[in-house]
Amino acid sequence: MAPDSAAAVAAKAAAIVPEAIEAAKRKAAFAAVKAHFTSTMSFVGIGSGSTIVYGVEAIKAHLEANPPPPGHLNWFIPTGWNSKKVIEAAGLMPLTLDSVPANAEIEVCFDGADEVDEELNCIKGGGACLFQEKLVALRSKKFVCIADYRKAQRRLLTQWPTIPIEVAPIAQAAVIKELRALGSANPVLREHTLSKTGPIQTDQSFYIVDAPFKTLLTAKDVARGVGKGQGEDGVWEVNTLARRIKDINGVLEVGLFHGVNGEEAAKLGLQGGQKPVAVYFGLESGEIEVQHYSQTPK
Ligand SMILES: O=C[C@H](O)[C@H](O)[C@H](O)COP(=O)(O)O
Repeated sequence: MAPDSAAAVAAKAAAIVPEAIEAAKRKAAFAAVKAHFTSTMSFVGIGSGSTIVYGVEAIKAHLEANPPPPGHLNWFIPTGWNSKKVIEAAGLMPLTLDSVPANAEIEVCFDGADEVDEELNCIKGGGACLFQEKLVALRSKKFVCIADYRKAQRRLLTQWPTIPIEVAPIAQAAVIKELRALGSANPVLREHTLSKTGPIQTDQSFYIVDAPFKTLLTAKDVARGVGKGQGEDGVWEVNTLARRIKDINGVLEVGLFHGVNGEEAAKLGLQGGQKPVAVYFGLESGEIEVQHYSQTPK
């Protein structure tokens, strides 16, 4: 057989990539669920997006292989419409966040991310879900993130271009003006591909503004003296920028998951943590890399 032309090889490689990415996500999801889910859990949070679909598949497989004790119910807390549909399609039982008893704990929540830095700060909201994801993460003992190799970067806004921000429709123009003042070159109101159908609406009927910034510094970068991260020349540290954006009138939530994770929050007596306790990255090689990061003072 004649060897493939360079163009054919390139075309084949391009065709393989999506499958490799899906395989990486699925493998990472099964590893994350194996390490952090048990059939005796009562309340489990489920995020949104394409990766969490594999997380739900892994949970379903785990429950079939290890049925819960007789009479025990596993409830799954969705983070939006898409997430609820994925739970239902798997034959699992959804329970809205406001129906979780006040004295009960969400033992774990699984979710994806658009980009993750070396301190496990995450950008989320690429699929327009972030407000409910953050509510569930903050209400959970731990958030376990599942991602593929493209998402792992030393700093946020390396490959992923913008920070998704959920805003009140009536305030979007004012929020965009404030974001420019913080140094975002061109914040954009996210619209449907068919722009005549208007802005995308979230599960809260809010809008999403995508704000580009220069690559964000981590807290460690600031400690190392890489920069101050206070917005000089448009360069921000993750936590500082997240707080500044959240403070803008009309902002419901920022797609930066930062600060401490659930386990650190418990040690510090805080109400909850936004960051994952671990991120399971599916690699191109087929292997899994698990990243942990702790900044709890010892
Ligand atoms: O808005 C969507 C959520 O934050 C997702 O978790 C995030 O965008 C990652 O999505 P995916 O798993 O499709 O890459």
